[in-house]
Amino acid sequence: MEYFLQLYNLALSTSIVFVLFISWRVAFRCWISPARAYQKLKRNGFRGPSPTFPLGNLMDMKNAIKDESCSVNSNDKSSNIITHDIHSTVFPHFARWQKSHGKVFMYWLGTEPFLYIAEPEFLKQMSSGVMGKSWGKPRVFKNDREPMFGNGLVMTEGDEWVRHRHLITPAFSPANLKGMASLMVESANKMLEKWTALVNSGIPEIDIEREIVSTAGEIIAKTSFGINHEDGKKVFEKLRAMQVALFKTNRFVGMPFNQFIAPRKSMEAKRLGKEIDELLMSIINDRKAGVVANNQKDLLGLLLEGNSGNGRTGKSLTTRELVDECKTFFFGGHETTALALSWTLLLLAIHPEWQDQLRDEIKQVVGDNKEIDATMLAGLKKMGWVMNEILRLYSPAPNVQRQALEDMKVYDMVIPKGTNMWIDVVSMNHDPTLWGEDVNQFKPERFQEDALFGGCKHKMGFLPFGFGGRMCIGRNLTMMEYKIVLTLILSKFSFSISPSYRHSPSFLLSLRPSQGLPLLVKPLLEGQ
Ligand code: HEM
Repeated sequence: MEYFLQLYNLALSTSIVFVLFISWRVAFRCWISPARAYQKLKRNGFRGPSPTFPLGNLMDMKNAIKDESCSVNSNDKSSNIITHDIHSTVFPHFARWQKSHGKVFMYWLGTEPFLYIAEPEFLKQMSSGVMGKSWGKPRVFKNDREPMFGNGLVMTEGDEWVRHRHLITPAFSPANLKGMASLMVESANKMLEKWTALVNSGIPEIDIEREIVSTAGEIIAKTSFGINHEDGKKVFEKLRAMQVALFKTNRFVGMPFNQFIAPRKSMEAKRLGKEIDELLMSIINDRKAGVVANNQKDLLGLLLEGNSGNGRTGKSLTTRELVDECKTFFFGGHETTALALSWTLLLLAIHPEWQDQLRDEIKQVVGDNKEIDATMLAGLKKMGWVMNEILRLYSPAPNVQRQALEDMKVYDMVIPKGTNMWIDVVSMNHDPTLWGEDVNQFKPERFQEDALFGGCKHKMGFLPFGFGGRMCIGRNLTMMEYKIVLTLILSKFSFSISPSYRHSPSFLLSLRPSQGLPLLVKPLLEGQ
Protein backbone atom coordinates (compact mmCIF):
# COMPACT_ATOMS: atom_id res chain seq x y z
CA MET A 1 0.00 0.00 0.00
CA GLU A 2 2.81 2.31 1.12
CA TYR A 3 4.59 1.54 -2.14
CA PHE A 4 1.55 2.49 -4.27
CA LEU A 5 1.10 5.68 -2.28
CA GLN A 6 4.73 6.64 -2.95
CA LEU A 7 4.27 5.80 -6.62
CA TYR A 8 1.12 7.93 -6.71
CA ASN A 9 2.91 10.87 -5.06
CA LEU A 10 5.78 10.56 -7.48
CA ALA A 11 3.42 10.50 -10.49
CA LEU A 12 1.50 13.46 -9.07
CA SER A 13 4.59 15.59 -8.47
CA THR A 14 6.00 14.67 -11.90
CA SER A 15 2.71 15.72 -13.49
CA ILE A 16 2.70 18.99 -11.55
CA VAL A 17 6.29 19.74 -12.62
CA PHE A 18 5.37 18.83 -16.21
CA VAL A 19 2.28 21.09 -16.19
CA LEU A 20 4.28 23.94 -14.64
CA PHE A 21 7.00 23.47 -17.23
CA ILE A 22 4.49 23.53 -20.14
CA SER A 23 2.69 26.56 -18.65
CA TRP A 24 6.02 28.36 -18.32
CA ARG A 25 6.90 27.51 -21.95
CA VAL A 26 3.50 28.73 -23.17
CA ALA A 27 3.71 31.92 -21.08
CA PHE A 28 7.27 32.55 -22.25
CA ARG A 29 6.46 31.98 -25.92
CA CYS A 30 3.11 33.82 -25.93
CA TRP A 31 3.72 36.75 -23.57
CA ILE A 32 7.13 37.15 -21.92
CA SER A 33 9.41 36.85 -24.95
CA PRO A 34 7.30 39.03 -27.31
CA ALA A 35 6.75 41.65 -24.58
CA ARG A 36 10.53 41.88 -24.07
CA ALA A 37 11.12 42.20 -27.83
CA TYR A 38 8.39 44.86 -27.99
CA GLN A 39 10.11 46.94 -25.29
CA LYS A 40 13.46 46.59 -27.02
CA LEU A 41 12.05 47.79 -30.35
CA LYS A 42 10.36 50.69 -28.58
CA ARG A 43 13.67 51.68 -26.97
CA ASN A 44 15.20 51.58 -30.46
CA GLY A 45 12.72 54.18 -31.62
CA PHE A 46 10.20 52.00 -33.48
CA ARG A 47 6.53 52.83 -33.06
CA GLY A 48 3.33 51.37 -34.42
CA PRO A 49 -0.13 50.10 -33.42
CA SER A 50 -0.15 48.65 -29.88
CA PRO A 51 -0.13 44.86 -29.84
CA THR A 52 -1.82 42.55 -27.36
CA PHE A 53 -0.10 39.22 -27.06
CA PRO A 54 -0.32 36.43 -28.09
CA LEU A 55 -2.30 37.70 -31.09
CA GLY A 56 -0.27 40.87 -31.61
CA ASN A 57 -2.23 42.99 -34.11
CA LEU A 58 -3.94 40.05 -35.83
CA MET A 59 -7.42 41.02 -34.62
CA ASP A 60 -7.03 44.64 -35.84
CA MET A 61 -5.97 43.28 -39.19
CA LYS A 62 -8.86 40.86 -39.34
CA ASN A 63 -11.35 43.60 -38.43
CA ALA A 64 -9.98 46.03 -41.00
CA ILE A 65 -10.24 43.34 -43.69
CA LYS A 66 -13.79 42.50 -42.59
CA ASP A 67 -14.86 46.19 -42.66
CA GLU A 68 -13.35 46.61 -46.09
CA SER A 69 -15.04 43.54 -47.53
CA CYS A 70 -18.42 44.68 -46.07
CA SER A 71 -18.05 48.08 -47.70
CA VAL A 72 -17.02 46.51 -51.03
CA ASN A 73 -20.01 44.16 -50.92
CA SER A 74 -22.47 46.96 -50.16
CA ASN A 75 -21.05 49.10 -53.01
CA ASP A 76 -21.17 46.06 -55.19
CA LYS A 77 -24.94 45.90 -55.17
CA SER A 78 -25.38 49.35 -56.61
CA SER A 79 -22.42 49.77 -58.90
CA ASN A 80 -19.24 48.21 -60.08
CA ILE A 81 -16.80 51.00 -60.60
CA ILE A 82 -13.34 49.80 -61.51
CA THR A 83 -10.77 51.84 -59.67
CA HIS A 84 -7.05 51.10 -59.72
CA ASP A 85 -6.63 52.89 -56.40
CA ILE A 86 -6.46 49.55 -54.61
CA HIS A 87 -4.15 49.90 -51.64
CA SER A 88 -6.89 50.39 -49.06
CA THR A 89 -8.83 47.45 -50.53
CA VAL A 90 -5.91 45.03 -50.64
CA PHE A 91 -4.22 46.02 -47.37
CA PRO A 92 -6.89 47.98 -45.41
CA HIS A 93 -5.01 47.56 -42.12
CA PHE A 94 -1.79 49.01 -43.53
CA ALA A 95 -3.66 51.88 -45.18
CA ARG A 96 -5.26 52.67 -41.78
CA TRP A 97 -2.02 52.40 -39.83
CA GLN A 98 -0.14 54.54 -42.37
CA LYS A 99 -2.47 57.41 -41.47
CA SER A 100 -1.31 57.42 -37.84
CA HIS A 101 2.19 55.92 -38.05
CA GLY A 102 3.59 56.95 -41.45
CA LYS A 103 5.28 54.73 -44.00
CA VAL A 104 7.63 52.88 -41.63
CA PHE A 105 6.30 51.29 -38.44
CA MET A 106 6.25 48.11 -36.35
CA TYR A 107 3.34 45.72 -36.12
CA TRP A 108 2.94 42.20 -34.75
CA LEU A 109 1.80 39.10 -36.55
CA GLY A 110 0.97 37.11 -33.44
CA THR A 111 4.19 37.05 -31.44
CA GLU A 112 6.40 37.95 -34.39
CA PRO A 113 7.57 41.56 -34.85
CA PHE A 114 7.32 42.95 -38.39
CA LEU A 115 8.83 46.17 -39.64
CA TYR A 116 6.45 47.63 -42.22
CA ILE A 117 8.17 49.61 -44.97
CA ALA A 118 6.53 51.64 -47.75
CA GLU A 119 9.27 54.24 -47.98
CA PRO A 120 11.89 53.62 -50.73
CA GLU A 121 14.58 55.85 -49.18
CA PHE A 122 14.37 53.92 -45.87
CA LEU A 123 14.61 50.68 -47.87
CA LYS A 124 17.66 51.98 -49.70
CA GLN A 125 19.38 52.98 -46.46
CA MET A 126 18.46 49.68 -44.86
CA SER A 127 19.69 47.49 -47.71
CA SER A 128 22.78 49.37 -48.84
CA GLY A 129 25.82 47.22 -48.17
CA VAL A 130 23.71 44.20 -47.16
CA MET A 131 24.65 41.12 -49.19
CA GLY A 132 22.04 38.69 -50.48
CA LYS A 133 23.31 36.06 -48.07
CA SER A 134 22.74 38.31 -45.07
CA TRP A 135 18.99 38.39 -45.65
CA GLY A 136 16.78 35.69 -44.22
CA LYS A 137 13.15 34.86 -44.91
CA PRO A 138 10.65 35.22 -42.03
CA ARG A 139 10.86 32.02 -40.02
CA VAL A 140 7.20 32.39 -39.09
CA PHE A 141 6.12 31.52 -42.66
CA LYS A 142 8.49 28.61 -42.99
CA ASN A 143 6.28 25.99 -41.41
CA ASP A 144 3.43 26.77 -43.84
CA ARG A 145 5.69 27.03 -46.85
CA GLU A 146 7.87 24.02 -46.20
CA PRO A 147 5.62 21.57 -48.11
CA MET A 148 5.66 23.90 -51.15
CA PHE A 149 9.28 24.95 -51.29
CA GLY A 150 11.18 22.52 -49.04
CA ASN A 151 14.70 23.91 -48.87
CA GLY A 152 14.50 25.40 -52.34
CA LEU A 153 15.99 28.74 -53.34
CA VAL A 154 13.15 30.83 -51.88
CA MET A 155 13.79 29.35 -48.43
CA THR A 156 17.56 28.92 -48.21
CA GLU A 157 19.73 31.41 -46.36
CA GLY A 158 23.42 32.30 -45.90
CA ASP A 159 26.09 30.26 -47.71
CA GLU A 160 23.56 27.61 -48.73
CA TRP A 161 21.57 30.27 -50.60
CA VAL A 162 24.78 31.43 -52.35
CA ARG A 163 25.52 27.85 -53.48
CA HIS A 164 21.96 27.24 -54.75
CA ARG A 165 21.77 30.59 -56.51
CA HIS A 166 25.14 30.02 -58.27
CA LEU A 167 24.12 26.57 -59.45
CA ILE A 168 20.64 27.57 -60.61
CA THR A 169 21.25 30.95 -62.26
CA PRO A 170 22.73 29.56 -65.54
CA ALA A 171 19.57 27.50 -66.17
CA PHE A 172 17.60 30.77 -66.43
CA SER A 173 19.92 32.45 -68.95
CA PRO A 174 18.14 33.73 -72.07
CA ALA A 175 20.11 31.24 -74.21
CA ASN A 176 18.81 28.31 -72.15
CA LEU A 177 15.26 29.62 -71.98
CA LYS A 178 15.05 29.87 -75.78
CA GLY A 179 14.36 26.13 -76.05
CA MET A 180 11.22 26.51 -73.93
CA ALA A 181 9.33 28.81 -76.30
CA SER A 182 7.75 25.91 -78.19
CA LEU A 183 6.41 24.41 -74.92
CA MET A 184 4.73 27.71 -74.15
CA VAL A 185 3.24 28.02 -77.63
CA GLU A 186 1.90 24.45 -77.41
CA SER A 187 0.05 25.02 -74.11
CA ALA A 188 -1.26 28.47 -75.09
CA ASN A 189 -2.62 27.12 -78.38
CA LYS A 190 -4.36 24.28 -76.54
CA MET A 191 -6.09 26.87 -74.32
CA LEU A 192 -7.11 28.97 -77.33
CA GLU A 193 -8.58 25.95 -79.11
CA LYS A 194 -10.73 25.38 -76.03
CA TRP A 195 -11.86 29.03 -76.08
CA THR A 196 -12.75 28.74 -79.76
CA ALA A 197 -14.84 25.64 -79.03
CA LEU A 198 -16.57 27.42 -76.11
CA VAL A 199 -17.37 30.51 -78.18
CA ASN A 200 -18.60 28.37 -81.09
CA SER A 201 -20.93 26.54 -78.75
CA GLY A 202 -22.47 29.88 -77.71
CA ILE A 203 -20.49 30.57 -74.51
CA PRO A 204 -18.71 33.91 -75.02
CA GLU A 205 -18.01 34.49 -71.31
CA ILE A 206 -14.82 32.88 -70.06
CA ASP A 207 -13.28 32.96 -66.58
CA ILE A 208 -9.94 34.18 -67.81
CA GLU A 209 -8.11 33.83 -64.50
CA ARG A 210 -9.04 30.16 -64.08
CA GLU A 211 -8.05 29.38 -67.67
CA ILE A 212 -4.74 31.18 -67.54
CA VAL A 213 -3.73 29.85 -64.11
CA SER A 214 -4.32 26.35 -65.43
CA THR A 215 -2.33 26.96 -68.63
CA ALA A 216 0.51 28.67 -66.78
CA GLY A 217 0.59 25.70 -64.37
CA GLU A 218 1.00 23.36 -67.32
CA ILE A 219 3.71 25.58 -68.81
CA ILE A 220 5.72 25.79 -65.60
CA ALA A 221 5.45 22.03 -65.04
CA LYS A 222 6.66 21.40 -68.61
CA THR A 223 9.48 23.92 -68.35
CA SER A 224 10.52 22.77 -64.85
CA PHE A 225 10.47 18.98 -64.95
CA GLY A 226 8.46 17.87 -68.01
CA ILE A 227 5.01 16.29 -67.98
CA ASN A 228 5.16 14.03 -71.00
CA HIS A 229 6.31 11.30 -68.66
CA GLU A 230 3.44 9.69 -66.66
CA ASP A 231 5.10 10.56 -63.32
CA GLY A 232 5.45 14.21 -64.41
CA LYS A 233 1.68 14.40 -64.97
CA LYS A 234 1.01 12.92 -61.55
CA VAL A 235 3.39 15.41 -59.89
CA PHE A 236 1.56 18.24 -61.62
CA GLU A 237 -1.85 17.05 -60.37
CA LYS A 238 -0.62 16.54 -56.83
CA LEU A 239 1.13 19.92 -56.72
CA ARG A 240 -2.17 21.57 -57.60
CA ALA A 241 -4.04 19.58 -54.94
CA MET A 242 -1.42 20.58 -52.38
CA GLN A 243 -1.83 24.20 -53.25
CA VAL A 244 -5.55 23.97 -52.47
CA ALA A 245 -4.82 22.22 -49.16
CA LEU A 246 -2.21 24.77 -48.12
CA PHE A 247 -4.30 27.71 -49.09
CA LYS A 248 -6.82 26.69 -46.44
CA THR A 249 -4.27 26.42 -43.64
CA ASN A 250 -2.51 29.71 -44.10
CA ARG A 251 -4.75 32.01 -42.10
CA PHE A 252 -3.31 31.82 -38.60
CA VAL A 253 0.29 32.55 -39.46
CA GLY A 254 2.14 34.13 -36.55
CA MET A 255 -0.14 32.77 -33.85
CA PRO A 256 1.78 30.43 -31.54
CA PHE A 257 0.99 26.74 -32.08
CA ASN A 258 -1.04 27.57 -35.20
CA GLN A 259 -0.06 24.26 -36.76
CA PHE A 260 -2.62 22.61 -34.47
CA ILE A 261 -5.52 24.75 -35.74
CA ALA A 262 -6.21 23.08 -39.08
CA PRO A 263 -4.51 19.71 -38.52
CA ARG A 264 -6.48 17.83 -41.23
CA LYS A 265 -5.40 20.18 -44.01
CA SER A 266 -1.82 20.37 -42.71
CA MET A 267 -1.67 16.56 -42.66
CA GLU A 268 -3.10 16.39 -46.17
CA ALA A 269 -0.49 18.87 -47.42
CA LYS A 270 2.25 16.84 -45.71
CA ARG A 271 0.96 13.58 -47.25
CA LEU A 272 0.80 15.12 -50.73
CA GLY A 273 4.24 16.65 -50.18
CA LYS A 274 5.67 13.19 -49.44
CA GLU A 275 4.05 11.67 -52.54
CA ILE A 276 5.29 14.52 -54.74
CA ASP A 277 8.81 14.13 -53.36
CA GLU A 278 8.80 10.41 -54.15
CA LEU A 279 7.56 10.95 -57.72
CA LEU A 280 10.07 13.73 -58.40
CA MET A 281 12.84 11.57 -56.89
CA SER A 282 11.98 8.78 -59.30
CA ILE A 283 11.91 11.21 -62.29
CA ILE A 284 15.35 12.54 -61.31
CA ASN A 285 16.82 9.11 -60.62
CA ASP A 286 15.52 7.80 -63.99
CA ARG A 287 17.15 10.71 -65.77
CA LYS A 288 20.38 10.30 -63.81
CA ALA A 289 20.49 6.57 -64.52
CA GLY A 290 19.75 7.14 -68.21
CA VAL A 291 16.42 5.19 -68.04
CA VAL A 292 14.91 8.35 -69.49
CA ALA A 293 17.25 10.41 -71.68
CA ASN A 294 18.19 13.68 -69.99
CA ASN A 295 17.93 15.59 -73.22
CA GLN A 296 14.90 17.62 -72.25
CA LYS A 297 15.63 21.30 -72.29
CA ASP A 298 13.60 21.91 -69.15
CA LEU A 299 15.03 23.46 -65.99
CA LEU A 300 15.60 20.07 -64.37
CA GLY A 301 17.48 18.89 -67.48
CA LEU A 302 19.63 22.01 -67.40
CA LEU A 303 20.34 21.64 -63.68
CA LEU A 304 21.34 17.98 -64.16
CA GLU A 305 23.62 18.95 -67.03
CA GLY A 306 25.14 21.72 -64.90
CA ASN A 307 25.56 19.27 -62.03
CA SER A 308 27.63 16.78 -64.01
CA GLY A 309 29.97 19.21 -65.71
CA ASN A 310 30.08 21.95 -63.13
CA GLY A 311 33.37 23.16 -61.81
CA ARG A 312 32.34 26.67 -60.81
CA THR A 313 31.67 26.11 -57.17
CA GLY A 314 32.95 22.56 -56.91
CA LYS A 315 29.56 21.47 -55.59
CA SER A 316 26.36 20.25 -57.11
CA LEU A 317 22.74 19.94 -56.08
CA THR A 318 21.75 16.64 -54.48
CA THR A 319 18.68 14.72 -55.66
CA ARG A 320 16.82 15.98 -52.58
CA GLU A 321 17.75 19.57 -53.41
CA LEU A 322 16.71 19.12 -57.04
CA VAL A 323 13.30 17.91 -55.84
CA ASP A 324 12.87 21.06 -53.75
CA GLU A 325 13.93 23.30 -56.62
CA CYS A 326 11.39 21.69 -58.99
CA LYS A 327 8.65 22.40 -56.42
CA THR A 328 9.97 25.93 -55.91
CA PHE A 329 9.82 26.70 -59.64
CA PHE A 330 6.28 25.37 -59.81
CA PHE A 331 4.96 27.35 -56.84
CA GLY A 332 7.09 30.46 -57.41
CA GLY A 333 6.51 30.57 -61.11
CA HIS A 334 3.02 29.83 -62.28
CA GLU A 335 0.50 31.89 -60.34
CA THR A 336 2.60 35.03 -60.49
CA THR A 337 2.92 34.87 -64.27
CA ALA A 338 -0.71 33.80 -64.69
CA LEU A 339 -1.92 36.74 -62.60
CA ALA A 340 0.20 39.21 -64.56
CA LEU A 341 -1.48 37.91 -67.73
CA SER A 342 -4.97 37.84 -66.22
CA TRP A 343 -4.80 41.44 -64.93
CA THR A 344 -3.44 42.46 -68.33
CA LEU A 345 -6.47 41.04 -70.11
CA LEU A 346 -8.77 42.89 -67.73
CA LEU A 347 -7.00 46.19 -68.38
CA LEU A 348 -6.96 45.56 -72.13
CA ALA A 349 -10.68 44.80 -72.00
CA ILE A 350 -11.21 48.21 -70.37
CA HIS A 351 -8.83 49.87 -72.84
CA PRO A 352 -9.60 48.49 -76.33
CA GLU A 353 -7.32 51.18 -77.81
CA TRP A 354 -4.39 49.34 -76.19
CA GLN A 355 -5.60 46.02 -77.62
CA ASP A 356 -5.38 47.66 -81.06
CA GLN A 357 -1.95 49.14 -80.40
CA LEU A 358 -0.56 45.79 -79.28
CA ARG A 359 -2.15 43.96 -82.23
CA ASP A 360 -0.53 46.43 -84.62
CA GLU A 361 2.81 45.87 -82.95
CA ILE A 362 2.38 42.09 -83.15
CA LYS A 363 1.58 42.35 -86.87
CA GLN A 364 4.72 44.41 -87.46
CA VAL A 365 7.08 42.35 -85.32
CA VAL A 366 5.78 38.78 -85.57
CA GLY A 367 3.70 38.92 -88.76
CA ASP A 368 2.58 35.49 -89.95
CA ASN A 369 5.49 33.62 -88.38
CA LYS A 370 4.46 30.47 -86.56
CA GLU A 371 7.53 30.60 -84.33
CA ILE A 372 8.22 33.47 -81.96
CA ASP A 373 11.94 33.93 -81.37
CA ALA A 374 13.96 36.02 -78.93
CA THR A 375 14.47 38.90 -81.39
CA MET A 376 10.73 39.19 -81.95
CA LEU A 377 10.12 39.16 -78.20
CA ALA A 378 12.63 41.97 -77.72
CA GLY A 379 10.87 43.89 -80.53
CA LEU A 380 7.52 43.84 -78.69
CA LYS A 381 8.31 47.09 -76.90
CA LYS A 382 4.80 48.35 -76.22
CA MET A 383 3.91 44.97 -74.81
CA GLY A 384 6.84 45.43 -72.41
CA TRP A 385 5.43 48.78 -71.26
CA VAL A 386 2.02 47.19 -70.73
CA MET A 387 3.58 44.39 -68.69
CA ASN A 388 5.42 46.87 -66.46
CA GLU A 389 2.29 48.97 -66.02
CA ILE A 390 0.37 45.86 -64.92
CA LEU A 391 3.15 44.86 -62.53
CA ARG A 392 2.84 48.36 -61.10
CA LEU A 393 -0.95 48.62 -60.80
CA TYR A 394 -1.64 44.95 -59.96
CA SER A 395 1.67 43.50 -58.83
CA PRO A 396 1.15 39.71 -58.49
CA ALA A 397 3.74 39.75 -55.67
CA PRO A 398 2.22 42.55 -53.56
CA ASN A 399 4.94 42.43 -50.92
CA VAL A 400 8.54 41.41 -50.41
CA GLN A 401 9.50 39.75 -47.15
CA ARG A 402 12.81 39.56 -45.38
CA GLN A 403 14.24 38.81 -41.96
CA ALA A 404 17.29 40.49 -40.44
CA LEU A 405 19.90 37.80 -39.78
CA GLU A 406 22.00 40.30 -37.85
CA ASP A 407 21.42 43.70 -36.19
CA MET A 408 21.02 46.36 -38.87
CA LYS A 409 21.49 50.10 -38.56
CA VAL A 410 19.27 52.55 -40.42
CA TYR A 411 19.83 56.25 -39.72
CA ASP A 412 20.29 56.22 -35.92
CA MET A 413 18.00 53.24 -35.27
CA VAL A 414 19.01 49.62 -34.80
CA ILE A 415 16.78 46.92 -36.24
CA PRO A 416 17.44 43.95 -33.97
CA LYS A 417 18.42 40.57 -35.43
CA GLY A 418 15.35 38.42 -36.00
CA THR A 419 13.05 41.33 -36.97
CA ASN A 420 10.90 40.51 -39.97
CA MET A 421 10.29 43.00 -42.75
CA TRP A 422 7.19 43.49 -44.83
CA ILE A 423 7.83 45.71 -47.81
CA ASP A 424 4.52 46.99 -49.12
CA VAL A 425 4.91 46.96 -52.91
CA VAL A 426 1.25 47.89 -53.52
CA SER A 427 1.58 51.03 -51.43
CA MET A 428 4.75 52.19 -53.18
CA ASN A 429 3.27 51.44 -56.62
CA HIS A 430 0.23 53.59 -55.84
CA ASP A 431 2.03 56.43 -54.10
CA PRO A 432 1.42 59.79 -55.86
CA THR A 433 4.56 61.27 -54.27
CA LEU A 434 6.58 58.71 -56.25
CA TRP A 435 4.59 58.50 -59.50
CA GLY A 436 2.67 61.75 -59.79
CA GLU A 437 -1.03 62.58 -59.67
CA ASP A 438 -1.88 60.13 -62.49
CA VAL A 439 -0.60 57.26 -60.31
CA ASN A 440 -3.89 55.36 -60.45
CA GLN A 441 -4.36 55.59 -64.19
CA PHE A 442 -3.43 52.88 -66.67
CA LYS A 443 -0.72 54.60 -68.72
CA PRO A 444 1.75 52.10 -70.18
CA GLU A 445 3.48 54.95 -72.01
CA ARG A 446 5.01 56.07 -68.70
CA PHE A 447 7.54 53.26 -69.35
CA GLN A 448 8.35 54.58 -72.84
CA GLU A 449 11.10 56.95 -71.75
CA ASP A 450 12.21 55.04 -68.67
CA ALA A 451 11.72 51.34 -69.48
CA LEU A 452 12.90 50.14 -66.06
CA PHE A 453 11.30 52.53 -63.57
CA GLY A 454 8.52 54.22 -65.53
CA GLY A 455 9.50 57.65 -64.23
CA CYS A 456 9.20 56.63 -60.57
CA LYS A 457 11.01 59.27 -58.54
CA HIS A 458 12.93 56.73 -56.48
CA LYS A 459 14.73 53.69 -57.90
CA MET A 460 13.61 51.53 -54.98
CA GLY A 461 9.99 52.53 -55.53
CA PHE A 462 9.24 49.95 -58.23
CA LEU A 463 10.10 46.41 -57.08
CA PRO A 464 7.86 43.92 -58.92
CA PHE A 465 10.61 41.29 -58.74
CA GLY A 466 12.15 42.25 -55.41
CA PHE A 467 15.60 43.76 -54.96
CA GLY A 468 19.31 43.10 -54.54
CA GLY A 469 20.87 39.65 -54.79
CA ARG A 470 17.61 37.91 -53.93
CA MET A 471 15.73 39.40 -56.85
CA CYS A 472 13.44 36.96 -58.67
CA ILE A 473 15.47 34.41 -60.61
CA GLY A 474 12.56 33.63 -62.95
CA ARG A 475 11.96 37.11 -64.37
CA ASN A 476 13.34 36.31 -67.86
CA LEU A 477 11.19 33.20 -68.04
CA THR A 478 8.16 35.22 -67.00
CA MET A 479 8.74 37.93 -69.58
CA MET A 480 9.09 35.34 -72.31
CA GLU A 481 5.94 33.47 -71.27
CA TYR A 482 3.98 36.70 -70.86
CA LYS A 483 4.84 37.95 -74.34
CA ILE A 484 4.31 34.60 -76.09
CA VAL A 485 0.95 33.87 -74.47
CA LEU A 486 -0.33 37.43 -74.90
CA THR A 487 0.76 37.52 -78.55
CA LEU A 488 -1.16 34.33 -79.30
CA ILE A 489 -4.27 35.46 -77.41
CA LEU A 490 -4.37 38.91 -79.03
CA SER A 491 -3.84 37.43 -82.47
CA LYS A 492 -7.01 35.36 -82.13
CA PHE A 493 -9.44 37.17 -79.82
CA SER A 494 -10.70 40.54 -78.72
CA PHE A 495 -12.10 41.16 -75.22
CA SER A 496 -14.61 43.24 -73.41
CA ILE A 497 -15.62 43.28 -69.80
CA SER A 498 -18.47 41.01 -68.73
CA PRO A 499 -21.43 42.58 -66.84
CA SER A 500 -20.89 39.88 -64.22
CA TYR A 501 -17.34 41.03 -63.44
CA ARG A 502 -16.89 42.37 -59.89
CA HIS A 503 -13.67 44.25 -59.25
CA SER A 504 -12.26 42.67 -56.11
CA PRO A 505 -8.47 42.57 -56.02
CA SER A 506 -7.48 40.73 -52.84
CA PHE A 507 -4.36 39.55 -51.13
CA LEU A 508 -4.54 35.75 -51.16
CA LEU A 509 -0.82 34.97 -51.07
CA SER A 510 -0.69 36.76 -54.44
CA LEU A 511 -2.81 39.66 -55.67
CA ARG A 512 -5.86 38.01 -57.20
CA PRO A 513 -9.29 38.91 -58.54
CA SER A 514 -11.09 37.21 -55.64
CA GLN A 515 -14.40 36.89 -57.52
CA GLY A 516 -12.84 35.58 -60.72
CA LEU A 517 -12.28 37.39 -63.96
CA PRO A 518 -15.09 36.77 -66.46
CA LEU A 519 -14.54 38.47 -69.81
CA LEU A 520 -16.50 38.41 -73.05
CA VAL A 521 -14.32 36.88 -75.70
CA LYS A 522 -14.80 37.37 -79.45
CA PRO A 523 -12.78 35.67 -82.21
CA LEU A 524 -11.12 38.17 -84.55
CA LEU A 525 -12.33 38.27 -88.11
CA GLU A 526 -9.89 37.54 -90.93
CA GLY A 527 -7.58 40.56 -91.41
CA GLN A 528 -8.52 42.24 -88.10
C1 HEM B 1 5.16 37.89 -62.80
C2 HEM B 1 5.90 36.88 -62.37
C3 HEM B 1 6.75 36.89 -61.13
C4 HEM B 1 6.79 37.80 -60.11
C5 HEM B 1 5.96 39.07 -59.95
C6 HEM B 1 7.79 37.33 -59.17
C7 HEM B 1 8.14 38.00 -58.01
C8 HEM B 1 9.13 37.59 -57.15
C9 HEM B 1 9.53 38.32 -55.97
C10 HEM B 1 8.93 39.63 -55.49
C11 HEM B 1 10.52 37.61 -55.37
C12 HEM B 1 11.22 37.95 -54.04
C13 HEM B 1 12.47 38.73 -54.33
C14 HEM B 1 13.12 39.30 -53.11
O1 HEM B 1 13.00 38.75 -52.01
O2 HEM B 1 13.79 40.35 -53.27
C15 HEM B 1 10.76 36.43 -56.18
C16 HEM B 1 11.71 35.46 -55.89
C17 HEM B 1 11.81 34.28 -56.58
N1 HEM B 1 11.12 33.92 -57.72
FE1 HEM B 1 9.80 35.06 -58.73
N2 HEM B 1 8.30 36.15 -59.62
C18 HEM B 1 7.71 35.84 -60.82
C19 HEM B 1 7.98 34.74 -61.60
C20 HEM B 1 8.82 33.69 -61.27
C21 HEM B 1 9.07 32.52 -62.07
C22 HEM B 1 8.47 32.24 -63.43
C23 HEM B 1 9.92 31.71 -61.35
C24 HEM B 1 10.50 30.35 -61.66
C25 HEM B 1 10.28 29.56 -62.58
C26 HEM B 1 10.22 32.40 -60.12
C27 HEM B 1 11.05 31.90 -59.14
C28 HEM B 1 11.49 32.65 -58.06
C29 HEM B 1 12.48 32.16 -57.11
C30 HEM B 1 13.13 30.78 -57.13
C31 HEM B 1 12.69 33.18 -56.18
C32 HEM B 1 13.65 33.18 -54.99
C33 HEM B 1 14.94 33.87 -55.38
C34 HEM B 1 15.96 33.93 -54.26
O3 HEM B 1 15.57 34.01 -53.10
O4 HEM B 1 17.15 33.91 -54.58
N3 HEM B 1 9.54 33.59 -60.11
N4 HEM B 1 9.90 36.44 -57.26
